[in-house]
Amino acid sequence: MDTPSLSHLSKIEYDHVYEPAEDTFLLIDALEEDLALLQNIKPTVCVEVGSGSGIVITAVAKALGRTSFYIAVDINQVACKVTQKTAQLNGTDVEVVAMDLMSGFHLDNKIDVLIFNPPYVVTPSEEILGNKMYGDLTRAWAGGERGREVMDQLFPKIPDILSRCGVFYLVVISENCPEDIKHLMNDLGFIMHVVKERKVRGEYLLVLKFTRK
Ligand SMILES: C[S@@+](CC[C@H](N)C(=O)[O-])C[C@H]1O[C@@H](n2cnc3c(N)ncnc32)[C@H](O)[C@@H]1O
Repeated sequence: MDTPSLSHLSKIEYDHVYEPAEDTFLLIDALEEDLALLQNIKPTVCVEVGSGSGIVITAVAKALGRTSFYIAVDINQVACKVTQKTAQLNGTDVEVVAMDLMSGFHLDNKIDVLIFNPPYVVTPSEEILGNKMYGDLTRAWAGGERGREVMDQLFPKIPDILSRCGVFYLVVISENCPEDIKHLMNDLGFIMHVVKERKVRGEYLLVLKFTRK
């Protein structure tokens, strides 16, 4: 999977948007490893929640081509603009929506590929809404208690938005308690697979994949 170019980003945009890091690249590696599976699904709708710079959804759109409809969602308005630019300048079509998780969508069982690299860092709960020093950028990493407060809001919605053969990719760290997520998602009707894991500078990152039982 080609990593899209971000050379168009200005310093100001970089200051307001999550700069791709090890978690981003591990997620792209995981999606690349699963490319044959994704092609096999023949996805009609692919959605990335929390697209940031747009590098992930653009890489997916480049790899899977124009047979699918691509949607990126982010709560940060600058991230939405940057995602749009990244997609366009890399020759892909991505519909970008500024919104809180999947709150404004009525995509009942329509999403074939759902991707989320969430804010997963353990922080005080109030930081999940941003802080004075970094503003909206805080929302890129602040995950509140156990780093789970944002992703936990999405989990109960997965059964209603993912299609029958749909797959959900999620980045987590060990502090997010992946075994607990496994049980929670199992109760919602999903099996968890670990696609990639890597220790990076004191963080243990995992890319999880969920499919229906
Ligand atoms: C860790 S960054 C990931 C960015 C990009 N996907 C990547 O892998 O480089 C998390 C992203 O989620 C966005 N985000 C945080 N809370 C959100 C929410 N409630 N709804 C939508 N996006 C959210 C942040 O603005 C940020 O862009």
